[in-house]
Amino acid sequence: MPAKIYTEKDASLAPLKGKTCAVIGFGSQGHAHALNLKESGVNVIIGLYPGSKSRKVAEEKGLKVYDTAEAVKKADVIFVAVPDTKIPDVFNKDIKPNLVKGKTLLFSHGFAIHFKTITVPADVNVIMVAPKGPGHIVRRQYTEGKGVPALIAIYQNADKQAKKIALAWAHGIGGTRGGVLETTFKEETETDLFGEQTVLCGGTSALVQAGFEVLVEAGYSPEMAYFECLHELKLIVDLMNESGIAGMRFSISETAKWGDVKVGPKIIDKSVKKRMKEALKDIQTGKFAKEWVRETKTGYKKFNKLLKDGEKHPIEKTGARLRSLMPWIKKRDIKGQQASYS
Ligand SMILES: NC(=O)C1=CN([C@@H]2O[C@H](COP(=O)(O)OP(=O)(O)OC[C@H]3O[C@@H](n4cnc5c(N)ncnc54)[C@H](OP(=O)(O)O)[C@@H]3O)[C@@H](O)[C@H]2O)C=CC1
Ligand SMILES: CC[C@](O)(C(C)=O)C(=O)O
Repeated sequence: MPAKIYTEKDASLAPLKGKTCAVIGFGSQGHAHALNLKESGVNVIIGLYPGSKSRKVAEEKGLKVYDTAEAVKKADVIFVAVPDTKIPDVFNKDIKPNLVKGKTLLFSHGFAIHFKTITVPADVNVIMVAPKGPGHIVRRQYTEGKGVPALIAIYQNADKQAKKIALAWAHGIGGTRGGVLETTFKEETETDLFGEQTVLCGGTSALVQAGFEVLVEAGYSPEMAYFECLHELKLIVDLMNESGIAGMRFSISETAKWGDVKVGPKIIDKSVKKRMKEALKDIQTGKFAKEWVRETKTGYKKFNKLLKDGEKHPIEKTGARLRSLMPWIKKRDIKGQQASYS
């Protein structure tokens, strides 16, 4: 039986009518949810800590910003849009003391709830609305009249309105335009971590860097290697996104199709699947989460070093030069976000 997909006709903003929605944090997901909801007609306020870099940005977008505790007091629905490993501190200090019966706590990833880094009182709703895409794209697609698909999940349904509120929120951020699927906090957390580690971010970044290195080490120019292994990847993935892998193969040459089906499975072979299964096990047993929390508590040393190494990879310099020749590629201001973590 195929899963039910909620679309525009299944949702309305009525469950959020007359409610104040606080978005705590104004980063990738926070800014996208806040601005999309505001433009959909929802009453949105922002909660941030004093001195937050995001405060000015949110105010410039016309949003009213309060200190986190104040925003929680004022709100009926509270979206916790801060980094997963910072959630316990923010939650225990500013959110939990101001949670009263009837409020709804909303997440866009299940890490804190599933791995029990926080404990929520039983008399509030705990729900999830998780767009299946980066926040900046959730925002961009909404402004273009499109929508990134989203997941909803209910962990606590204290007032029996939790699902209606989740669907309304998903509708307000544009999720029902792309389709909304109901899941559990456990399933979302485990599959999301698996996807970002093995395919979407980790696997793809490593594959692209390896392909680039192999070509450059064989004497081909870095520009050639960049076009082949990174630039064209988007064009091929766009075709997959539009019409599946089979649809992509419709557009590539017969020779490319043969190389795809004959050589591809030798590169991504059974040993890769075996390691993917190991990564999944580490997620399911909580080993990955435990190590990640430890890394954040011991000063992000390994994390910062690995990110810095990535920024120094020669593909970045080559790419920056080539992208500057293509004005239609959106220029993003990512300087602030590349600062080290603390
Ligand atoms: N990035 C994404 O696209 C996705 C993220 N998610 C989930 O969304 C949630 C938010 O992640 P993401 O959007 O990446 O986060 P970001 O790192 O992009 O943004 C974090 C925001 O939280 C603010 N912040 C940090 N500490 C506090 C605090 N103590 N009180 C109030 N605000 C604080 C930051 O302020 P400052 O500017 O001062 O640092 C910043 O505005 C996480 O649960 C994540 O797993 C889910 C799906 C995709
Ligand atoms: C793929 C990374 C992601 O899971 C996402 C954008 O959905 C994240 O947590 O940022």
